[in-house]
Amino acid sequence: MPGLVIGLFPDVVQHGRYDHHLSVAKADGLSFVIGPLAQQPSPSNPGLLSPRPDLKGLSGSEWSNGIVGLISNTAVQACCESTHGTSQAISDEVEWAMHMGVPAVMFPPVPPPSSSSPPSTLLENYARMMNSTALRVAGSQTGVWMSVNFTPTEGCYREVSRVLMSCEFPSTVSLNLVFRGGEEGEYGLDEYLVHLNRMIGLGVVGITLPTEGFLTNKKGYPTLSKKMQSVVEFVMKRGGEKIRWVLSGQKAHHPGGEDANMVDVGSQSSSEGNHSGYLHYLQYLFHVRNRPSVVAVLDNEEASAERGYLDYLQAPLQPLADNLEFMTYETFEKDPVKYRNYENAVLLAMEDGSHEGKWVAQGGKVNIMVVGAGRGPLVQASLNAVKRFNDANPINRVTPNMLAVEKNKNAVVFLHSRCQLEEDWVGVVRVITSDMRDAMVSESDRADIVVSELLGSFGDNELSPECLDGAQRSGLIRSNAVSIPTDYVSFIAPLSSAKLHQEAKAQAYVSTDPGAGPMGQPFGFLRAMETPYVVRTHSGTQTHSEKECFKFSHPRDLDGADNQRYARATFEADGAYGLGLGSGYLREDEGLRDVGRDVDGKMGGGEGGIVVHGLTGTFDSLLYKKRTGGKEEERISIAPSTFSVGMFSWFPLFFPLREPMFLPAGGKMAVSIWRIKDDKNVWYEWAVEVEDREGRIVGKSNIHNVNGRSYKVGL
Ligand SMILES: C[S@@+](CC[C@H](N)C(=O)[O-])C[C@H]1O[C@@H](n2cnc3c(N)ncnc32)[C@H](O)[C@@H]1O
Repeated sequence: MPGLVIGLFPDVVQHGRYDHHLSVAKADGLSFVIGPLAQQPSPSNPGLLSPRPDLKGLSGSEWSNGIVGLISNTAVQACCESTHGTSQAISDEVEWAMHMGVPAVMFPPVPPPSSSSPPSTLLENYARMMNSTALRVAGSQTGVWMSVNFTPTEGCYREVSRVLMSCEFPSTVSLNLVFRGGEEGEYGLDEYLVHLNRMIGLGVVGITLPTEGFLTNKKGYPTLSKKMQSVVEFVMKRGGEKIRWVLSGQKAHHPGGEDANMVDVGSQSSSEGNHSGYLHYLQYLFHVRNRPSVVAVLDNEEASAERGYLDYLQAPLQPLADNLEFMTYETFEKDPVKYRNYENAVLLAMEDGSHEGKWVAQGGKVNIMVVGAGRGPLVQASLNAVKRFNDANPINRVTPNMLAVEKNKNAVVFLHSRCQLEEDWVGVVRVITSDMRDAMVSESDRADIVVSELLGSFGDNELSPECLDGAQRSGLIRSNAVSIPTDYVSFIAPLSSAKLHQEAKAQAYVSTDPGAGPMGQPFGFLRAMETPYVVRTHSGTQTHSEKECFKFSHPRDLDGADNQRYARATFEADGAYGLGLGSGYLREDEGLRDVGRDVDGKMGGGEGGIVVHGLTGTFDSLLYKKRTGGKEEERISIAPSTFSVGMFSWFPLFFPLREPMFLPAGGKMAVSIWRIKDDKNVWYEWAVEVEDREGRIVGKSNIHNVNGRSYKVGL
């Protein structure tokens, strides 16, 4: 069924056969089955796993799509309690799982301490075992699910982050949070939400709900407590289709009587439509998924447009150095918000000019210049604004003198075509094929209103400041001209995202030359971890509200103007760990922020903390603010706190940290970021410093990308 992937982890795999379980589960709409990999070692040949009765019942594709193999508890326990932290039994199980091509092996949680094994030994051996398995499965199609007995407590996060830190957050390992039924009364909803939100940054792929945690409604059907319903809703909204749900344990609910849920695995006959006996639990999860509050977040145009891009790293565009392609422009132009806001901004600027008497003084002529016009959507937006102005001012109508400046000669072909074919362009729009920094126009053509969209995910990273300063220097605009955008500000915030860190590391093995093939020169680890990436961050948690970095305004006094910058942003202790800041599919939510703040108070500054894997960069731009007759303004923003809802032209920028940093509870993180340039390039350098609650420096990164050695933007 679309929208939710649910698997079954039955308490016993009947007769040791996955094949029956998978077929009944699939018949009910479940997607996979979890069951033990190991059979006892063959009595006749102790070096081998036992023969399996289900081996011939499942095809290779059923193994590789429908089965998650459980590593045995006893093997893990023995490994963790051993003196050397290794286990032949686990190696055999993992190897067999890889041989069968199963998509994942699931490890049980860290075993409970015993008299012979103190917690630290168990944890270190568990981490070693996990690390060794992560490496073993790398390159195969089998991943590792690390189960966590989830409790919304500091200890739980600490344990998991310690294991993953020891393994360097391997891309092959993700978390399966097991909710133990029954104990939820001990914790408040606020604690669940804060801790889950934080845990998601460590890479959660699965949530296991035991059937014993379900209550029974009046008709005997399974239901969840109000609190757990809210928890499940939150995870669904935050994680969408990326989360695998697992129903575990016995069939504990029998609406209509015990017989109605009997499953005869031998004949596969069962009560109508409930082949597995777990159908009612599955239906309940779908019922929550279909609630309007969840549907509103997951089933909208923006979410479906973004689906293929979640956590997918892309190289930032360089529209100045490179010529964009037709399709790239076409994608921009689909944005329903950006061009509308630009059109409104041009209209506001025209109204100001009219109030100030500019257009009358110029005989009704308005010079509008779109610099970096691409295929012309901002020209069209400006023409629309002129039409709206004229419709509203029949007595003071204006005549537009529209210039479109574009350096991409391929896009210019399109602009020229529009000048010939589109009625409102013919005789009104002229095209100048030039870099705006070198273009020349006659005095009478200089712009009253200069319109541009040269913004990157981090505002100035596509070199809007250099281009617009250049246009001003080369005399394209009048001394009293206004610029749309008027200003743009970049923002930065720490990000906890094991997933993005893994994706950045994976770039190390990608060839630097797209045409080079498998033997090409690899990108290398240093470059991979010192490059900012454009990415629709999803499996990550922004830990603090974003803070301002660099601001650029246009037009401006160019005497001694310098576009190099340094910003230091300090992120104070925030025990809400980013709850309500809008990660995943969610938008910033003040209500959730308040929930998180309360938890901070409750935790009383315990031993919490959060792992930071990098920084997320965004921008907010004031397109235009009215100077006369009101305070209206138009903005575009991808900063979470001011996000322009519905706009999907930009995804944030991810600045990785070479090594993830642990930010302890009550501690601060200071981010330093530089914007540096030379004759040919502009680049960013970044570093972080961590202080504990007493103000001691307890962590410091190197300065990333010194002298632009790994990444720069061509001027
Ligand atoms: C981000 S695209 C925006 C295109 C279009 N305005 C839109 O909104 O779809 C930036 C455009 O500016 C052009 N551009 C960038 N730097 C330029 C420069 N220095 N002079 C002229 N055009 C430039 C690029 O070729 C590209 O077409």
